[in-house]
Amino acid sequence: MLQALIKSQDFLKFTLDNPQYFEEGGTFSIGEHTQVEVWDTGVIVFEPRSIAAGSSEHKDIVLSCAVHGNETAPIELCNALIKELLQEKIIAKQRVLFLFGNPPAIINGTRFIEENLNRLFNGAHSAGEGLTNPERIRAKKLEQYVDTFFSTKSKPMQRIHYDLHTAIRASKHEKFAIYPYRPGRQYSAEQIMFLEACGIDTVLFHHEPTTTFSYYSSKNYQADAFTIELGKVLPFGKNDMTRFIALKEMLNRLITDAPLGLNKFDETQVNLYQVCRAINKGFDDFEFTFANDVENFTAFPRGYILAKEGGMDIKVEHDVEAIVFPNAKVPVGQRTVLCLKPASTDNIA
Ligand SMILES: O=C(O)CCC(=O)N[C@@H](CCC(=O)O)C(=O)O
Ligand SMILES: [Zn+2]
Repeated sequence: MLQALIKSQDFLKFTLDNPQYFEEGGTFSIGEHTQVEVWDTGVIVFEPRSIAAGSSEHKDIVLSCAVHGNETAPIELCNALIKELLQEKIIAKQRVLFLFGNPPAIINGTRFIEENLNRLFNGAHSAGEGLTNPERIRAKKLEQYVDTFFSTKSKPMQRIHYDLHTAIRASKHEKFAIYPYRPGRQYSAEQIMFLEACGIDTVLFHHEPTTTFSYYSSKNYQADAFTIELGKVLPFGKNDMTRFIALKEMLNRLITDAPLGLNKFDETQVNLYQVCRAINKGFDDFEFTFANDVENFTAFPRGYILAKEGGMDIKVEHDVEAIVFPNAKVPVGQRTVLCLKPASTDNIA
C-alpha cells in the first residue's frame, strides 16, 4: 500500500485516499539517510539514521495541522515540507512527526464532523460519554502518537510541537501564536524570536489549563508547544502561499539543523498579550453585541457590553480588553471568546 505514497510523494493525497484507518502501517527508507514510518492515516515520521541511539544532541519536532479539517493553509504547508523530504530536496537532521489531525473533516471541508477535536485532548476524549464519536477516538490516538514519538530511548535536547491552524475571522495581527498555560516555567525568549522570524509577530499567553493539542504536549512533555494561527481560513487552492515563505524557510532550517539566525529577544518586535479570561457559553441564547466581521484583537473599553445571555450583560472588566476567537455558535459550556490585556515581559527568559 505504501507504494502509492512512494510513487506520488503526496502524503495529503495518500491520507485522503485512506481517511479512516491505514491498516498495515509501514516503513521505508529514503536513500541511506532517513527511515520513514507511517503509523496511521495522516501520521508520518521521519527518523534520520544519523541520530545515534541514546543521542541527546537532536530535537524531536511535531508539526500538526488539520486538527480543524477546513483550515487548509497549514495542510498545504505541511504537505509541501513532507514532499520536499520524500523527494530528498531537504534531508531531515532532526526527528519529525507530521500529523494531519482529522482526515474525514478535511474531506468534508468542515471544522469537524461531530465534535471539535481541539476540545478533546488531555483526556477529555474519554470524559462524559466516553469514546463515542470519531473525533474522540482520534484525539486519544493522536495523544498516543505524541506519547510514542516523545518517549523514545534517546532524550532530545528539545521537544517542539507547533499545532498549525487558521482563524475563522480576519485578525488585526494576521499571524499569531497561543502559548499554552505554563505554571512554574518561564516563557522562552528564543521561541518567541523563532516565531517572529517565521512572520508570527504576536503571542498570547494563556492563563489556564485547556483541552487543546498544544497544551497536551506542553504539559506532559515540557515541549515548546504552541497553537499557531496563520491567517483567515480559506478553501484549498485559495491560500496565498507566498504569505508563508518565512515560516516555511524557518521550519526547513529547524528540520535540517541549519543555523536559525535568530535575533536577540526584543519586545518592540512582537505584540505580547495576556489572556485575562475566557468567556464560556452559559445559555443557548448567548449573542455578541458586535458584528460578525469585527476582527480578532479589536479592543473595547471598560464597561462595554460584549455579549448578552440569559437576560444578563457580559461587560469588559479591565480598562481595555481585546477579543480573539469570538464564536457564539459553540455548545453550552465551551469558550465563546478570549479576552486579552497587554502582557508583561517579566516571565520571559
Ligand atoms: O477563529 C476561531 O474562532 C478559532 C480558531 C482556532 O481553531 N483556534 C484554536 C485555538 C486553540 C488554543 O486556544 O490554543 C481553537 O479554538 O481550537
Ligand atoms: Zn483551528
